Amino acid sequence: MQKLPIIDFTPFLQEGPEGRQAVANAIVSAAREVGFCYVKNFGMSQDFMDAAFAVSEAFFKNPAKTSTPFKVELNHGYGGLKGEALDPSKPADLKETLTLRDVAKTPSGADYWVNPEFEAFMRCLYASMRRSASTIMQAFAMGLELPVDYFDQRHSGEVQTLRLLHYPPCKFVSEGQLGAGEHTDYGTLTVLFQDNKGGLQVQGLDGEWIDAPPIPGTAVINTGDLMARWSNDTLRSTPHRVIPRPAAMKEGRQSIAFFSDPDSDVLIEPFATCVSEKKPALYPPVTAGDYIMGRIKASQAK
Ligand SMILES: O=C(O)CCC(=O)C(=O)O
Ligand SMILES: [Fe+2]
Repeated sequence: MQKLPIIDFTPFLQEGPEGRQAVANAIVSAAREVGFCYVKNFGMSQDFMDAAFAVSEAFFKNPAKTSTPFKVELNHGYGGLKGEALDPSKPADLKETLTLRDVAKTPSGADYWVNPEFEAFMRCLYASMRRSASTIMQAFAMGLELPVDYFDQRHSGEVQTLRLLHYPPCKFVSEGQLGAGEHTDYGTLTVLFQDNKGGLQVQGLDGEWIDAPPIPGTAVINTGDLMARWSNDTLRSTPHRVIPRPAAMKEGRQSIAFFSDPDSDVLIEPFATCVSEKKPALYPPVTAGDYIMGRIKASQAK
């Protein structure tokens, strides 16, 4: 079975131009070939993420979690079990979520936060995730021969979203029931941390499902639909899903995702370097906001 590459960011953060370019090329190759890889040493420690998982676990145990219900227009709030169907042809997802968009600009107070301690931790986690996503997007920019801050200029935080996910324990699952149905992500880049239970799978080019097991000290990253459109399908937006593994069914599973998506008014049309006479533009231009809101609305369970 195919394995996903692991890319070490140490040379990108600590070395000169050659080391930076080598990491940039590796990250773009992985996105071209599979659309998914692991990254390590990119600025988030395992200790910090262990603390984040503990905070997330406490949140999902807190009955007050439902006091900030998910609002589609804001892409913000708590979504209960089976509230989302990432694959609308299958039973709705066996997961609950807390979605936090544009945290830096989200006001304090009970409409948005279950308590001030939780708010303080999430603001810190959001800032770290955003910084890490920026580092990784800078590598993408270099690998795609764009100005190094190309993505930073278009990701102010407005549509960058932190999401806590909890797949609760379950005794059995019915036919076709998944934790998260098969889907592609919507935007530029997703950075995903998972606990030790496993279950994430990524579809290879031959249609076979490749396991993406947890590896301590790493995050899984993938490129989403808008990155595929921007790059005229040079980079992939690869289908993935979460299947219920025995350990997760027994004890539950947690993951924490950061969706680094472009500001609403950014027009996504292919990079000049990715179109040619032989390969004309595959998609009409679309604004990031219209595309992402369309996908969010389509994923709500009916
Ligand atoms: O929980 C996971 O490991 C993956 C979740 C996911 O793919 C998503 O929320 O887009
Ligand atoms: Fe996903």
